[in-house]
Amino acid sequence: MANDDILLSVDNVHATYNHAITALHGVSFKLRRGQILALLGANGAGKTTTLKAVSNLLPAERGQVSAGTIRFEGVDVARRRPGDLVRAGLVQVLEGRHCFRSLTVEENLVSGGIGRSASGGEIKADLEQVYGYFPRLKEKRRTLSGLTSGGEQQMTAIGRALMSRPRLLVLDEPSMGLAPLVVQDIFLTLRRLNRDAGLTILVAEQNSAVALKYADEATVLENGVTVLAGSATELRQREDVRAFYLGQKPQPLAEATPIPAVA
Ligand SMILES: Nc1ncnc2c1ncn2[C@@H]1O[C@H](COP(=O)(O)OP(=O)(O)OP(=O)(O)O)[C@@H](O)[C@H]1O
Repeated sequence: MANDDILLSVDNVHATYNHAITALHGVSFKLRRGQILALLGANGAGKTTTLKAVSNLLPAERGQVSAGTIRFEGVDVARRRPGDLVRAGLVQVLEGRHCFRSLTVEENLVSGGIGRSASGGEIKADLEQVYGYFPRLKEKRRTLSGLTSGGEQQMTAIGRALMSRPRLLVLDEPSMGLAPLVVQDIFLTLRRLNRDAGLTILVAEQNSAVALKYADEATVLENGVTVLAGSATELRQREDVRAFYLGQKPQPLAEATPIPAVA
């Protein structure tokens, strides 16, 4: 893999909360430009902690990366404040969507562009692009976000992230609490953003079936450790992944079969 191709590299990352709870002890993966990478794992596997480490958000929760490195475009993210990472193109949509409930959908979207010094015309053009990807948001643009559905709030949160023109969009469980058709709709739009606009995407998901359907590559975490990585097609075909992550047998991979270490 040529180094220039790699947008994000996570190397043997360990992370703790309160200097006491070890949430990650050996997470590694690489994300190439223009790809969608799914981070899979059960409850508590360490997906959210990994994403927060990538965006350098752990210190806000008394957490820290205690070993290993994370590089975005070759630069160690630990050296950059979260706001600087956003301006550099690394933007995260946090778990739970977090829209401003008392602002309209459009005001939420515009708030995503505030960090970069864009002209009114640029903001308008970006808004139209977001509406092109999410026509539902255009219909709801004057509605308070708190009065929109969970799916519309997820679309608003993604649209708001797009307004800052990311190069890497990081999403934490976008499917959470949404109906299957809405989830398909959101993932189809993510794939359009990836294929048409070349947006690189890192998405943590418990819904392995949908994530493996739309991702190019996937990495599986168990108890804070990377246990498996490969193309989404390869993973979909593996017996152990089908059994545990696609819903047939309640046994984590590490207990099911010995798994070769990830390079
Ligand atoms: N703010 C925090 N303070 C202390 N421990 C935490 C904190 N956040 C997460 N943890 C612990 O870190 C471990 C990994 O949690 P994390 O939320 O990263 O997993 P996850 O794979 O995202 O799970 P879920 O799918 O349930 O969100 C868990 O044991 C969790 O209890």
